[in-house]
Amino acid sequence: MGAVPRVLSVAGTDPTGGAGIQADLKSIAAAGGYGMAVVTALVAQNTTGVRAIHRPDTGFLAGQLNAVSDDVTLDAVKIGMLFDAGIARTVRDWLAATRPPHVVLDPVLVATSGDRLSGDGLESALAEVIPLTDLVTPNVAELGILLGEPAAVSWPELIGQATRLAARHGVRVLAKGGHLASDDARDALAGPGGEVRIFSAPRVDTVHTHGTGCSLSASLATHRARTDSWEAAIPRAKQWLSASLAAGADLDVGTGRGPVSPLAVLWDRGGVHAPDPATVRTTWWNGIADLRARIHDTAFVTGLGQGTLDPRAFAWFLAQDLVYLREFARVLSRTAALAPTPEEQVFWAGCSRDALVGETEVHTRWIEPRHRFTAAPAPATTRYTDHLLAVTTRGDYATAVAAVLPCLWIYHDVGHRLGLSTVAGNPFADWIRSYQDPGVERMTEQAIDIATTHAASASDARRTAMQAVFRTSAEHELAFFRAPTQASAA
Ligand SMILES: Nc1ncnc2c1ncn2[C@@H]1O[C@H](COP(=O)(O)OP(=O)(O)OP(=O)(O)O)[C@@H](O)[C@H]1O
Ligand SMILES: Cc1ncc(CO)c(N)n1
Repeated sequence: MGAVPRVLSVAGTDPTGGAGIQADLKSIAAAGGYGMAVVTALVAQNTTGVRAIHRPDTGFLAGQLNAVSDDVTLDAVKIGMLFDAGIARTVRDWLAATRPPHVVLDPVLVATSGDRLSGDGLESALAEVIPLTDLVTPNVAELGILLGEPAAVSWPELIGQATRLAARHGVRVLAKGGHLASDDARDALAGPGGEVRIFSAPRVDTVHTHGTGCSLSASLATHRARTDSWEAAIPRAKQWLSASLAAGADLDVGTGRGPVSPLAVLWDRGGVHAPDPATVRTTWWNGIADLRARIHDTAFVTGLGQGTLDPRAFAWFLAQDLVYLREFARVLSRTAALAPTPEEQVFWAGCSRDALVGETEVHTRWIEPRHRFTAAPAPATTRYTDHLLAVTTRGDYATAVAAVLPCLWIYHDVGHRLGLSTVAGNPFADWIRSYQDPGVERMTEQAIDIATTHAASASDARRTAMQAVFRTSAEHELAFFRAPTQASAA
């Protein structure tokens, strides 16, 4: 087998795309396989029920099956709706002649809506197909029908029935417990020798379960081709199914029991639904609008703009800022060390150098050399630098970049806004100008670009984590801007 398993679905259709071959092709793709499909019957159905079934003649069905197997080497086959004895026997004969490596049979008899999907003599004909398969996946009702017994109402009964069917035909039976009461989504795998294993996955509270059985069996066939046992394939398929069921809530397909969302797990990993960097930029910046407004309203920032700030508060701030910048430079060096490309590495290394050399030029005009870097850090300073150091210590570049961004971005924004309103003769003008410097602007833009580009290609979970860390740093910025007027007043 190559890297991509070639998986054939032999099943009926669902024109609304939630069950049958339409669901199978998506599920095979989601599991990393190349999907193919042979249609056994055309079903006029939707999320509310089955209206009509058209059964093509079995000669044509055999023609479809052979067209595939004469040309393509199959790695796994999933069999779904067989409708009646004629179709079931045609598929049986084809299985006997071609003997594909891994065959899953989902013995479809009724749809999720409760409508029958079987015609004449299917139950007995299925007994001739089952021995040619490796795994049969009946739900509670189907298992009872296949054995000619009442449907199980408890787990011990279901396991007993699965074990009997497995022994009767010499196959594995995965009895699906979706319709039995339990807190989890539990299925029982019974082997022909009497061995039983229970598989559990998170149960999703939803009515949108149209096609779960189809999706599970198609996923199982694909994972079986990619792993070396059913025991390895089942947990993968079930985890994926639970996530796809949960994501089904985002779909708005039909008025009845809606479909699962088979590709949602892939979309979440950063695919077609991922935002572009410009959207991330707006989202993150708007997400701290409240904090930015509070920063601009601090006594410190308004005092700077009006030139009325107590110079002692400003000197106190600069002393804390130097202490901060020294730690910030360390944090930027660590960020540089984590960078995936030489360009980004050199960028952060440059930022680190500037934090100590460039920015402190202004500070040195206000603070005597012997007092530079010697202030005892205030609580707000320590809390901010501890946060940044902790994030970079985790060794994750994306969150490190998100954490350092507010310092650059908010300072640049504060400088820019103050620059617009500063009156002539403002004693803090050189400080304000230093943050309007085109070099600072370029550096800020590049940092935003790096962070938002990484965020745009990250998974949803990572992007959310990046934004959370970005906001936490912005909260520390607010505390840092508040501290000088609080501390010097004390
Ligand atoms: N609410 C749920 N949350 C998570 N998994 C579920 C849920 N309901 C069913 N499952 C799982 O989905 C698979 C299909 O189970 P179910 O017993 O519903 O089969 P089915 O009746 O053949 O499905 P269909 O609804 O397509 O007819 C099983 O692995 C089952 O454990
Ligand atoms: C074609 C087809 N196969 C299986 C099911 C079971 O959900 C369905 N509704 N339609």
